[in-house]
Amino acid sequence: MAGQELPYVLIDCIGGQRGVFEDHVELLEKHFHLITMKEYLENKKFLSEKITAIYIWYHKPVINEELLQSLPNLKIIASSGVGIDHLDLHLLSRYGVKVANTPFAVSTATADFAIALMLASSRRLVEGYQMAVSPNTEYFPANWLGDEVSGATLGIVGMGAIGYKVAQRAKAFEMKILYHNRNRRNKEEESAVGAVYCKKIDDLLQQSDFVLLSVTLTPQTHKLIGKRELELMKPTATLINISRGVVVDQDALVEALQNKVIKAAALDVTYPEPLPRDHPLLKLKNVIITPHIGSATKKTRSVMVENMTESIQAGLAGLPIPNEVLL
Ligand SMILES: O=C(O)[C@H](O)CO
Repeated sequence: MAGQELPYVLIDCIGGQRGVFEDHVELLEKHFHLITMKEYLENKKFLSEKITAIYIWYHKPVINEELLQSLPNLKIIASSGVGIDHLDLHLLSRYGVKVANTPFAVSTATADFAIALMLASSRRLVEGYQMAVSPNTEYFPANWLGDEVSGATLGIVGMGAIGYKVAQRAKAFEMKILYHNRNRRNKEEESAVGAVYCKKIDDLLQQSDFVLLSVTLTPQTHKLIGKRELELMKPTATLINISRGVVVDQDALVEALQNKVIKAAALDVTYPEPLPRDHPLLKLKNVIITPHIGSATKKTRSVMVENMTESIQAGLAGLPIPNEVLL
């Protein structure tokens, strides 16, 4: 690259929680001129022709038609993580812009996190911690019990890379595994984890002690779990969501949890994120909520940045793009 100008890459912000992590800037700056949205807007005349790629850490910046029209040489968008529900692929394809994500980077950490949520909820980890640190020693009830994960039935809705890794982990807990997916996995994959396919999601909901949502958000999965589906679940069951908040009808979920239609929920995703501080979900004892951190490990985040860098470089060089998202 000696003597060659580095490609100009638009990012949301540096150091911001959802922009570029400070830790990643050094690596990125070896390959790209990073231009923040603020810098772009301040110097649009010069930069609009220069910018050839956009780097989206998490779900920002918002890519709309106005932005696309102002970037005539934009070739590729690299988006962190696996979900691409924040991007309009049809619009981008009309502008000839390619998209890449990082699905393989996130699956291990996110599957680990699903198991963490399941265990934390079933063994009442958060309540237990609150008891342990409470100044009130009478707050240590002797008959305080959780539920056992080992031997229980886990229903996985969405058996993609993450769902399958959850199944591998659940097998080690001697769980019975059911799954529902658009496409059935092959027999070898099923038997490797002892997973039983449920063609109808209703069968899975009726039989599972833990229902894990690990689907991609699409028009078909939007509010996939509503009042009817919650009522199909066992009153002793727990709903775990690591997908997207809107896969669940949140009002129906609140009602189901308040009325003990299901036992509990463990949610890494909600809508909006974060929830307003007075949201009823934040007041329920049978709910654990985490701030969308399924893939948030140092190792995974570094691999994501490497993947995104490679995709941008390939896209700009006209080479096959690793992890390209196809329409
Ligand atoms: O889609 C993903 O990988 C995570 O949810 C982060 O957006």
